[in-house]
Formats: sequence, structure tokens, C-alpha cells
Amino acid sequence: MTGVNLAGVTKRFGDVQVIHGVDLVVEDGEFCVFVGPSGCGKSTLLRMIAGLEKTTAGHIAIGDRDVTDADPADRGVAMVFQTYALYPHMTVAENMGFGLKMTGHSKAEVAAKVAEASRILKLDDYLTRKPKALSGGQRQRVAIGRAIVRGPEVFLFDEPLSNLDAELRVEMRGEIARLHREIGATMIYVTHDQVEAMTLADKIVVLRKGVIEQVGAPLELYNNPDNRFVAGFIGSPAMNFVGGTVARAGVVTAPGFGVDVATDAALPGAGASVVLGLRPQHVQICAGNTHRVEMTEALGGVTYIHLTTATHEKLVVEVHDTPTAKLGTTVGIKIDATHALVFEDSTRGLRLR
Ligand SMILES: Nc1ncnc2c1ncn2[C@@H]1O[C@H](COP(=O)(O)OP(=O)(O)OP(=O)(O)O)[C@@H](O)[C@H]1O
Repeated sequence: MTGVNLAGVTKRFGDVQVIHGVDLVVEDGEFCVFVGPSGCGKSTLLRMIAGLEKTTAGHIAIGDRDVTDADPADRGVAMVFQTYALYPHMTVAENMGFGLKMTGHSKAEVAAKVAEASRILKLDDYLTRKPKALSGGQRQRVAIGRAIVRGPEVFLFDEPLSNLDAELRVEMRGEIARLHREIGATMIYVTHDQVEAMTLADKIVVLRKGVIEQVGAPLELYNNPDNRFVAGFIGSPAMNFVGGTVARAGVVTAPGFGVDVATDAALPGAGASVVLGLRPQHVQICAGNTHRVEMTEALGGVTYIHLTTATHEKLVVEVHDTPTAKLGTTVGIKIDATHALVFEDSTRGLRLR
């Protein structure tokens, strides 16, 4: 078993605490993705698992070994970074085999491991080239190959595709998914990219300010967020939020939507403030003059129309047919209230179910 287990993991840089007692189980063979806003501690947590940052308190186990204080080289992990850091004077094959060669493996053993990694990553045609004669995507494949050659129990990826252009990212995303299927190792992956997180992950971990907000399968987080933060973070464009007031049992008045919303969420008493969340695909434009068109983003197959409500809240509407809403005009909206989620009007913003 080579899952990863974090128990009460804490990190302090001097007086500043950046990771606050994280508990997390990554199962053997699972693809786990860390997401969260810039500075929330994704990379720090990954580097702690790698052993590149000391753990201030708590425990990290890989399989059944406690590695909290182990050297990076003794943890059975290999890390792939955003920058490929290949040796410029070595060929692709030498770059991939270098780590094993340094740890005293025989020539034949190194050659066999490099050949296997090259086959998996389709690098056979490039083995004698130097890095400067490779594209960005090919260089990142070599960096991944270097990790594979080491035969780690756990792969750690720190935003490995963020230096690549959009087309290459899509291709490499597919490569990484295939790599995971083929070798079945435990993988932990840090990204800013919603699509990478949603498509690669078995399990997404949403972090905020060094705390886990929610852990779950991609669609579970999308459909069933525990709080307003996760609801707003997972999904692009983000969920719309408007203020509401509990009218009576099962009904919330939401001036930003222009209608009362019936809900089976456990509401506080009449008069209490709540926040309603609704995704852009559950709002439609119709005739009316309650919402002002602030911006339209026509992407071809889909258009996002940005509105302001009479209550000065912002709403994004997803439109699939030719949009008729003109900039600066006012329109009406219709909502599909069955999809509305209700959150506490508080800093935690817990979902009311
Ligand atoms: N060596 C360090 N000394 C002091 N503070 C640090 C150090 N490394 C990271 N931090 C702080 O720890 C917090 C978490 O940083 P980290 O790089 O893990 O965030 P992140 O979620 O990976 O961000 P990004 O998505 O921008 O890469 C940040 O506030 C950062 O400033």
C-alpha cells in the first residue's frame, strides 16, 4: 500500500503559520488534485510531502512508513516541477537516467528503465536529442520520464503544465491521465487550472488559507459544495451569489433574482439573511428591465452575459443561442430555482441543507 496519510500537518515559516493542521488520506493509486487561491498553501503542502519543507507539527505517512522526518530521497516520491530543470548538456536518455546512474545502478538497469519510460511517454524518437532541440511539451515529458525512471511509489506534480501554451496543455493533460492509467501509481497534483482539476482528479482537495475546505470527487464538489467558498471556487465561470431574506418556512426572497425562491434547505427563522447561489447555466435572459448588461463574452459556442441587478449585485448568465442582450441595455431574467443552493450569511458561509 502506498497511499499518503497526513495527520494534523502544520507548517510555520518563523511566526507565520501557513498550514493549519491538515488531515488527509490519499488512497493507494488515487489521483489527488490540490486546488485553491494563490498563497493558500498548495505548493507548501506538496513540498512537505516531498520532504523539501520541514513539517512543523503532525505526521506524514507514505504507505505504512512514517516519513515526517525522512530525507526526500528516502521517501519513495518523485516530484515534477513547473520548470523542467533538465541538464542542457545531456541527451534526453542521459537526463532521464542520470538519477539512477548516480545511485549506482548498472548501465543495463538504467537503459532498461529509460527504455520503459521512453515507451510510456512516446519519447523514442528523441532520446539522442539535447533539451534545446525539444518543444516545451517534449521537455516536460522528459521531466516526467525522469520521475518515472526512479520508480517512485508516489508522484508529486507542482503545476507541471503551467508553462505550456493552451494547445500543448490539453495534449499533456491527456498524457498525464494516460500515464496514471498505465502505471496506476498514487499521484498528487497541484494546479490553478479548473479543467485540469476536474478532468484528472479522482479526488479534489480545496484549500483556503492553509485549511482544507472540502475533499471530494470533482462532480461531488461541483454539485454538493459544503460552503460558499467551495461553491464559488469549483466551476467556471463561478456560481452567482445574491443576498436573500427568509420570508417564511421554505421560502427565501431574493431581490437580485426578482423572485421568491422555494427551497427545502434548513432555513433560519423568518427575517434572517442568507445567500443564494445559482450557476450561470440556470439563469436565462428574458424581456424586462430589471438587470443591466455590463459585459458580454462571446466565445463561439457559448456566451457569458454579465449583468448587474437592481440591488447592485453581479450575475453571469450562460447563453447558448445567439445572444440578443446589448451592452448597456436592461433585460429581465428567469431562473431555474430548483438548482438554487442556500448558504449562511456568514464568513464561513456554510451550506444550509
Ligand atoms: N519560505 C517561505 N517563507 C515564508 N513564507 C513562505 C515561504 N514559502 C511560502 N510562504 C508563504 O506560505 C503561503 C503559502 O504558499 P504556497 O506557495 O504554498 O501557496 P500556493 O497555494 O502554492 O500559491 P500559488 O498558487 O500562488 O503557487 C504564502 O502565503 C507564502 O507567502
